[in-house]
Amino acid sequence: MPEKTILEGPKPHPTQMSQQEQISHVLIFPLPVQGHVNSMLRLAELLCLSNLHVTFLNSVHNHDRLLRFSDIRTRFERYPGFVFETFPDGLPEDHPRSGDRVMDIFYAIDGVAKPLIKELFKRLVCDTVTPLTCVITDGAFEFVHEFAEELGIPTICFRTISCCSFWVYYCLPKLIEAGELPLKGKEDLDRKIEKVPGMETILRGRDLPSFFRHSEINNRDVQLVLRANRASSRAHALSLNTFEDIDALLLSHIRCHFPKVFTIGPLHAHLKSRLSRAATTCDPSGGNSFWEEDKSCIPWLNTMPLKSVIYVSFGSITVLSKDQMFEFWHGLVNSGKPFLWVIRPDSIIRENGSGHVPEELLEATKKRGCMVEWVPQEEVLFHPAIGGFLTHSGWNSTIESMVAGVPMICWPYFGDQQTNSRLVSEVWKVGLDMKDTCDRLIVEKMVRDLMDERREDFLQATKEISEMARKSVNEGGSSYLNLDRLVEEIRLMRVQPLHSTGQIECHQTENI
Ligand SMILES: O=c1ccn([C@@H]2O[C@H](COP(=O)(O)OP(=O)(O)O[C@H]3O[C@H](CO)[C@@H](O)[C@H](O)[C@H]3O)[C@@H](O)[C@H]2O)c(=O)[nH]1
Ligand SMILES: C[C@H]1CC[C@@H]2C(C(=O)O)=CO[C@@H](O)[C@@H]21
Repeated sequence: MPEKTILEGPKPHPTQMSQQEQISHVLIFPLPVQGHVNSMLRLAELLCLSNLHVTFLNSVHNHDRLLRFSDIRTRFERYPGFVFETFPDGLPEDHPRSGDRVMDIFYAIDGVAKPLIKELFKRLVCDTVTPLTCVITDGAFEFVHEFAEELGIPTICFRTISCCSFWVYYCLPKLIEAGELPLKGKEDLDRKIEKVPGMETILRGRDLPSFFRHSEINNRDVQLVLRANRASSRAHALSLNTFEDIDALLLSHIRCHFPKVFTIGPLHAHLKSRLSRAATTCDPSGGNSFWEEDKSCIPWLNTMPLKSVIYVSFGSITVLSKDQMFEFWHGLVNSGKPFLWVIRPDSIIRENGSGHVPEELLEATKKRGCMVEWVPQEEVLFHPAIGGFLTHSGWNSTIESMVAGVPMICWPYFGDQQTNSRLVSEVWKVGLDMKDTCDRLIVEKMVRDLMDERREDFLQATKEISEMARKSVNEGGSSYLNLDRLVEEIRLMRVQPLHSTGQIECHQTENI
């Protein structure tokens, strides 16, 4: 399966198709971070299964990591119309691309990659075999819509964040207008936020996306996120990684502003469902990991009693201070529950001072803890020994936990996670919100509550949501039908390439 870097210059699309048969060719361009790439690779494979041609655009840095730590090459070489394209993200190789420096990705791409990406769009729209007919963006970059509009290419906005956080973002200008934003310091964190339709009695200041805790609306990151979310409205259609049952009320409000909304999630479960129907030999849950998966956790889990283990993972961007790590570590050990804890190599902030670990922690962890750098999370969540998930409330982790029927303790780090954790505890009632605290006594109590004292409180809701999720992606389910509708929508899309009207010249560029 060919991979091309934009710097290599043009090559005809790999498949020789007859001129008469116009195959729909989609470019998928996620923000190059694990959580977005994860979802969009699942979407890409779903579209390939529907016989669309797909070009997947990723950063060189992330593509190299996927090649090292996942089986994307073998998984996607089965689709003749699939191609990877890559671009330099403009950051040094050793840039962490996580924590509070994750936003550098936006500004670096804005500086370096934009002209290369525009040239790629032009090259693909001029492709004589399968010209580009649609761009799927994840709402991160306003310039994608600008380029597509200039070239006459319709866009679809597929948001990898949750429906609830997307809707809050969309309503933010209204909150600013109504004076509910900006938040003016800590006292505002518990102020009720009443102007988000469908969430009038749910949200407090602290449950808004964390960018809006800045008292300055003109903050660079706040303005970037506002612009990116506003750009979603320029798309021909909106698609979300959710399913109708859990977001019906908010979707009814969203559909008053977006005429075409396709809910096709949970994507990971949807892909598994379609692959099993396609009777492929490929592992449906093939990971899309940027880190090496340590599968030693599975035999460890196999030795654990049913639903006895608390799984702990804070996703691919969260970072912890040493103090925070020790608060969680003491709380987990003092809960008395076995724990499987993912600690990415880049997730603990390096600080001066001793790296001394108290003996009692080491002893207890030897007895009932398993600490690894990265796991096959979908497989872990479905393991019978897992009884709860201490998560940062990233949307992929949240929906994966819902599908697996695992209740959550939510410790949101940034962005949409603050809103997700509120919905988990107050609306879907499948977990506890530990937002804005990091204290060993609270960790210990919440773990005991989730795993024992209040287990019954979550059992019914987690079971029902898991069942609804499974039904939505099986044949005849809402997400299954919506994906078929989305594919038909894409097939109907036709670019009136500006080159056919003489507005852009299609010529074979040597090097861009
Ligand atoms: O050891 C691990 C830990 C995580 N994962 C996977 O990595 C993904 C992580 O995604 P997510 O839970 O959404 O967290 P982030 O990586 O933090 O995702 C970013 O992107 C998401 C989607 O836009 C946002 O909701 C988050 O806030 C944002 O931080 C999930 O699919 C997990 O299954 C693994 O496979 N192994
Ligand atoms: C890398 C993150 C920057 C903004 C996005 C986000 C959001 O709330 O908009 C949350 O996490 C990631 O999806 C993105």
